[in-house]
Amino acid sequence: MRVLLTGAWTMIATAWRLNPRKTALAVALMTAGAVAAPLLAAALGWMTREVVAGATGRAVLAGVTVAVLAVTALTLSHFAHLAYYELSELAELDFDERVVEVSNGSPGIEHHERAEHADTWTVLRQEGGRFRTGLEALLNGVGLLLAVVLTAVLLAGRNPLLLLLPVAAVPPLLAGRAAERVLDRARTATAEPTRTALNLFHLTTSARLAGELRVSRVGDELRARHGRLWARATRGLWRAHLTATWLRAAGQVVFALAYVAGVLLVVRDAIAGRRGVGDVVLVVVLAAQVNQQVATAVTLLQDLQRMAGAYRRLTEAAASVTGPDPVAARDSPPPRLRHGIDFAGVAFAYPGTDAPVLREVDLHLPAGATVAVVGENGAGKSTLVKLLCGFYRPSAGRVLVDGADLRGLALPEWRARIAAGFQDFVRYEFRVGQVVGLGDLPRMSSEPAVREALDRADAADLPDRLPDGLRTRLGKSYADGVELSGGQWQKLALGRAVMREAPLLLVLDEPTSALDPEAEHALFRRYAEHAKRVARRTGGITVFVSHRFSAVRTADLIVVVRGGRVVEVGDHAALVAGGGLYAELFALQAKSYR
Ligand SMILES: Nc1ncnc2c1ncn2[C@@H]1O[C@H](COP(=O)(O)OP(=O)(O)OP(=O)(O)O)[C@@H](O)[C@H]1O
Repeated sequence: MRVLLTGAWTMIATAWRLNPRKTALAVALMTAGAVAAPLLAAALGWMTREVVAGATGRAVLAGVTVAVLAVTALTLSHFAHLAYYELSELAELDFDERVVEVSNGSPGIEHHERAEHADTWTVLRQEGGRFRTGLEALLNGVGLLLAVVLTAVLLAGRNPLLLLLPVAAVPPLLAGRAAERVLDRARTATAEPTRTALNLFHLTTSARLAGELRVSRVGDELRARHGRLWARATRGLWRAHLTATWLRAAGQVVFALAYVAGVLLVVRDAIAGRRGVGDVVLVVVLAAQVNQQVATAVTLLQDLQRMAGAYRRLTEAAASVTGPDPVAARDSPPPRLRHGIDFAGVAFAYPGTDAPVLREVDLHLPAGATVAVVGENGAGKSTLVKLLCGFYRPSAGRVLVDGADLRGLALPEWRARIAAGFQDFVRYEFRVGQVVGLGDLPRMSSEPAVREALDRADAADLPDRLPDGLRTRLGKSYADGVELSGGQWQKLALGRAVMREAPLLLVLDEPTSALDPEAEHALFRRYAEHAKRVARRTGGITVFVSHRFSAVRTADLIVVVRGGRVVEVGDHAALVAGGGLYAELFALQAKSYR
């Protein structure tokens, strides 16, 4: 009940916040429309009485009243719809924005790793679309409440026993709640196959992956898997719907029996001469409305319960999305690095797993240095970078920025001092200038800043080769959108990464994987100049992960990672002379190039 009231209150508060005038208008129109129905029953009873009594004048007056009330009952809800239509749209948008905010607004990304969180998200995405039904139910509910009170008063006036009719509405209500619980459990249980099936659907319909799917000929296999998963989810939901239907039907039968008994009660009074024929008409019409009111109330309550459930899930998700220690983290990062960044006894396992991905990492990254991180696939290089960005906290040990624990730094401030380009970069389907400018929001619209960043990413001429220069719209979602090659997208992502002029940490995780060797070489030359400028200005450290040793060898410091441990640290010459893993990997790559 508390969940329901909280959900209802949140919804009405949201509607009021979004548009108080339209909320008030919708409630007024809905209320007038709802109250007109029981009044119509009373007017019909009155008209019947006058007709039977042969009072023509009063019968005509009653008839006109009946007509006015009938028109009101039938039409006002349509006008109310006009008022709440826009509100529902806005409220749905508001709900979606909250979902995005909870999913994406936290400093850490640990919640994305938890399976139960993913299930909540699957359900929330499905339920968000039902928001309009919930709001409509709530607005209808206000009018319905008044109509129920009016009906109760009118029925009690005929026979107090008729007041038991609304009591008979309790079983359908309880049955409806039980049915909703059964469905909710089934939705949670089937969230995983549904999510996986949706992933497969996106995979098999993605334009980006169409080529690979055709070459590897896995289309049929993926389609079959999608079909099996979808069928599994549907079977689970169907069984729940069957149980829910039986529960609801059982509840309704209880009310139907009470309704018939109520009507028979007044018919008996009329036969005994205690009530007139007008009363019988009133009760027959009104009792039918009680049936309608209860059915509507049950549906409205189900909608409200559903929405309240969605709110509960959202609130719980928001509470579980804590991110790394937001309360403790208050300090600001230093304006410039003097000592550097240290890993002190760092170990790390991803949330929800026990397997350590990093172990006993002790590492000093000197201020102003360019650091290359190398190692085999899965060694832990990207994880190291993610800890530096504060996406996760170490399971043991500390990351220190000029001696201060990263845990104590306010993450938004630390992020503001990081410039980063990731392996999985985003392909924003915006205009070219914006795609790059996003890297430094305050200077996003500055054309010189964007051009400078493109120059650093060795992509100064890229806009000139596009139809509308920096204003060219990118992506296939638009009719006039231009699609870029993988390397061009990567260069724009790199440009975005170097938009910030004075970062303390510049992170590039495999920044050149899609570039040809010539482009890669040119880019690293330019990039090194930028890194040196940043180092002079802020003592900033550049950390890049790369499998290309031609780029790695130029770094001031090379960190070799194997099985989650840092096994070698030094510059190119020292590591080659050391004859360890680095020397081995370097020799292997040099040989394959020869
Ligand atoms: N989100 C995650 N949840 C659980 N385990 C993960 C996650 N991301 C990575 N891992 C695991 O952590 C280990 C290290 O991964 P990481 O991405 O850091 O390797 P890497 O050295 O960057 O590899 P690559 O060169 O292939 O990019 C791998 O065994 C991987 O399976």
